[in-house]
Amino acid sequence: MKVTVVGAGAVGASCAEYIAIKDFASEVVLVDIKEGFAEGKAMDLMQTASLNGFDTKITGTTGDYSKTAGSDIAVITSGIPRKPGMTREELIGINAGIVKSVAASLVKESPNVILIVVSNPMDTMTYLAHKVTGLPKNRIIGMGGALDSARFKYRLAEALEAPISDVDGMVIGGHSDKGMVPLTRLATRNSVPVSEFISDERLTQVKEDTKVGGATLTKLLGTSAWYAPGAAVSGLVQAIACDQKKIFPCSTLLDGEYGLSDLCIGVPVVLGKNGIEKIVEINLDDAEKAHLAESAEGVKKTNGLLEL
Ligand SMILES: NC(=O)c1ccc[n+]([C@@H]2O[C@H](COP(=O)([O-])OP(=O)(O)OC[C@H]3O[C@@H](n4cnc5c(N)ncnc54)[C@H](O)[C@@H]3O)[C@@H](O)[C@H]2O)c1
Ligand SMILES: O=C(O)C[C@H](O)C(=O)O
Repeated sequence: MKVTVVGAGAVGASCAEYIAIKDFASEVVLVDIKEGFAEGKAMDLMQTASLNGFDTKITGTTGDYSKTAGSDIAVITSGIPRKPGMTREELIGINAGIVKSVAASLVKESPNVILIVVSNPMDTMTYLAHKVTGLPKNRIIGMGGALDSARFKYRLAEALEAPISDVDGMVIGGHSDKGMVPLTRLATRNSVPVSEFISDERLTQVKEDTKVGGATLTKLLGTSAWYAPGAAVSGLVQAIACDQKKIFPCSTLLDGEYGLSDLCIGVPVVLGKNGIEKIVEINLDDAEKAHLAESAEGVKKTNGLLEL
């Protein structure tokens, strides 16, 4: 299993590290535009192999896509991150050009690749990857919901004063401060609805804290987060590489599902060796449907800024 990660910055390197530590891929190729950067990150990571006990071979290249040829999965993290006070949508001007050229270069070398898009604004960049490559919809996946759900579980565990392993929950919708739809109604503590343990008011607070999870970290760090994003990407890569058939909320091209079409937005999907093997349509209540529809309007507005 060969995995390419484009962008050897904070998220790309973190994702490569988690993939290597989980030791399911034979090869990870890091690509960056900054001279020597990917090579350096790859060498540093390889020097953790004997310490962390993995055999995955990590190499780096400065923009030589021939080294990525035959990749089964490629992750796109290249692009600028936001700074405190910015929205993800403000990154479109620079990141659209980067994602466009990177996606085309990847598919040229690896026509059978499954793409995972991470660069922000992620739902729009995932849509752009479709427009640029024309790959079938099961082979382009946007990563956002897996991360947002991890943050939701963190906030739920905090509110419930429970271990995170006792908590389950999912966030669908757009990967944006306003667009996320944390499904509080369906969240559970060991199969019991969380509403049995905490007040509506506290649950609303959990929801709001989850939605601004990325912005909160950006304010603290001065740039956006990387550990949880890297771990979330590695989870998607592993589900595909190991044909796990796990459900994750991912940004996918919708064609009537959830009453939405011609956009990529986060909904639950089954991930396996073919990428997105099924879009799972769950029954949402009226408020959740309205929130998802509003989120989709926001994503479509951002898609409208693309020069296609
Ligand atoms: N979808 C998500 O959940 C999620 C989570 C975290 C970050 N992000 C996004 O991921 C992106 C990367 O974030 P980061 O913190 O790793 O940023 P970073 O600046 O640390 O790394 C980005 C890397 O991309 C490289 N790069 C730029 N243009 C390139 C090109 N044309 N080809 C190859 N490499 C190129 C840069 O040299 C840099 O090393 C940002 O857009 C950020 O908003 C998304
Ligand atoms: O918040 C950001 O800009 C980066 C990423 O989308 C995140 O949620 O951490």
